[in-house]
Amino acid sequence: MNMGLQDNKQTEKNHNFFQSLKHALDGVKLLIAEERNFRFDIIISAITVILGLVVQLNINEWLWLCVAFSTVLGSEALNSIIENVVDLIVDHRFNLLAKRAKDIAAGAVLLSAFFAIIVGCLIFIPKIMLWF
Ligand SMILES: Nc1ncnc2c1ncn2[C@@H]1O[C@H](COP(=O)(O)OP(=O)(O)OP(=O)(O)O)[C@@H](O)[C@H]1O
Repeated sequence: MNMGLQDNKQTEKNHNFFQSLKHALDGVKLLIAEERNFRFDIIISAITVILGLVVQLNINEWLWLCVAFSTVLGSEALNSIIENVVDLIVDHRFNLLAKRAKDIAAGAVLLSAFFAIIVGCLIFIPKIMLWF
């Protein structure tokens, strides 16, 4: 049973919270290391946070930004999951269902990015207008 832990090829359930946490952090590291769009989203989120500090957002505005960040980052993560699972199943052979699944996953990311841009515009444009 413990063999999986010793040779780092675990396939059985996690045994405790810290083991689950380690694997979850491995997942975040993979997203940052291998997903260019995920890194881009994190950079945009960081710039937005700095801008939010500059214009002194209120609690409601921060909450909306948090919803936007988590929607985009969450859909990017789901997109990566779908890409990996599809590649696992079709092994890089062309397949119309694989194309549909990947295109729909990418479409979900696009829609969430559109939502985040709307939220950002509604929050920041009125504040930036005040400077002029
Ligand atoms: N096995 C496949 N069969 C058919 N079409 C595929 C397959 N794999 C990829 N595609 C097509 O190529 C596109 C890009 O593939 P994939 O999502 O794997 O690349 P990516 O560069 O990692 O995408 P992203 O920019 O979302 O990270 C898909 O949206 C789909 O249209």
